[in-house]
Amino acid sequence: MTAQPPSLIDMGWGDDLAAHLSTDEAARLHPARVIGVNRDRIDALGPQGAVTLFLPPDLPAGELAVGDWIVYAPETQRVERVLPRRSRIFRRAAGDGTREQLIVANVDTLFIVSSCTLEFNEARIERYLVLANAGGVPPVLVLTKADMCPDPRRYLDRLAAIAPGVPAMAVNAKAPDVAGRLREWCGPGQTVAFIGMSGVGKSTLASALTGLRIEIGAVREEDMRGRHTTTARRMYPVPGGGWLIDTPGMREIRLGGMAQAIDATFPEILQAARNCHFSDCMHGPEPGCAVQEAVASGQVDPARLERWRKLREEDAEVAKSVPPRIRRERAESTKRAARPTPRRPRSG
Ligand SMILES: Nc1nc2c(ncn2[C@@H]2O[C@H](COP(=O)(O)OP(=O)(O)OP(=O)(O)O)[C@@H](O)[C@H]2O)c(=O)[nH]1
Ligand SMILES: [Zn+2]
Repeated sequence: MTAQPPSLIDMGWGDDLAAHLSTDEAARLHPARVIGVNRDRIDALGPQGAVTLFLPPDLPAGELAVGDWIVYAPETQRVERVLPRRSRIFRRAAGDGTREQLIVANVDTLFIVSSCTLEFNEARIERYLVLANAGGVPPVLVLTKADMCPDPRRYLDRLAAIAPGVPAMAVNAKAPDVAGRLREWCGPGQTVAFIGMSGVGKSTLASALTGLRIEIGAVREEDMRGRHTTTARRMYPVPGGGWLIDTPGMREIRLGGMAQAIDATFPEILQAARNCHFSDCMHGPEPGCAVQEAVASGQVDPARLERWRKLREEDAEVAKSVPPRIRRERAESTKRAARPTPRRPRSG
């Protein structure tokens, strides 16, 4: 960790967070950011330095994520509450599809990593884009192993076809300039995270960015019964400003209750669907389907439509049982995701 405790601004604090505190809370409590979550306590960092804090009985550790902002009472070293999240990455819990499993909180940029190799897969990248949209985190697409591919431009074109307007770059993750290219999104107070398949180069990128040896997704812990669980996520400082949050290795990403985020990931389908005869058209054999017309006239890629439908069907299985309150919250964060963020044009 940094020798000098970081300021609140260094950690990403802003007026939006300060506005959540009552006068009493502002006078009595210290804000800090969660940098590690354990079973019954958390590690947090703020202007008071690194602290280990206890959780109140009504706040289980599972409701917190690395990146969260909390306020704590200095005399008891106990968390009083979690401040509302600006953004988050979550998925459906395995086994209980209605439960939301929080992965990281308050992330400003999600680097979606894939490679210029056979691993490259549009459907998978779209799934990650849905997670970013659902949680209100602007994505950046990073293609690694450009050095192993005769024509990385081809892959960038495929990305542009599925995610126009999303910043994308092809890199050699082992090249000395790679940190400089990512650092643009890691200004002071900015938080980034990586997501992608095993072996695509997330750890290589994270290590380059932080100057530390980081194995993204690889941290495994033994719990009290001797079982291995992937729990330990950490937040690491990026030299020159910014923070990186380690994400767990995610073999399976279950969607659910993310219909709006899925639609936002397929804007051309959403656009064409405005003219469908039925408002709940699934763009199959229904009469008066404007999306099918758009496919026929070459404006919508039939493969994209097929992948959209698969995601919506998978999502609907779970969405049926999601309580209305959670559905409303999710719709809110999707709206936030749609807010334009200043980005520079894509580069190769
Ligand atoms: N040539 C080349 N090799 C790369 C590149 N990115 C990653 N690698 C290599 O690919 C292998 C996997 O990279 P990692 O950084 O461990 O990938 P990861 O995504 O963290 O994968 P897990 O640790 O399995 O989750 C390593 O041997 C890297 O050196 C790249 O851009 N070019
Ligand atoms: Zn339709």
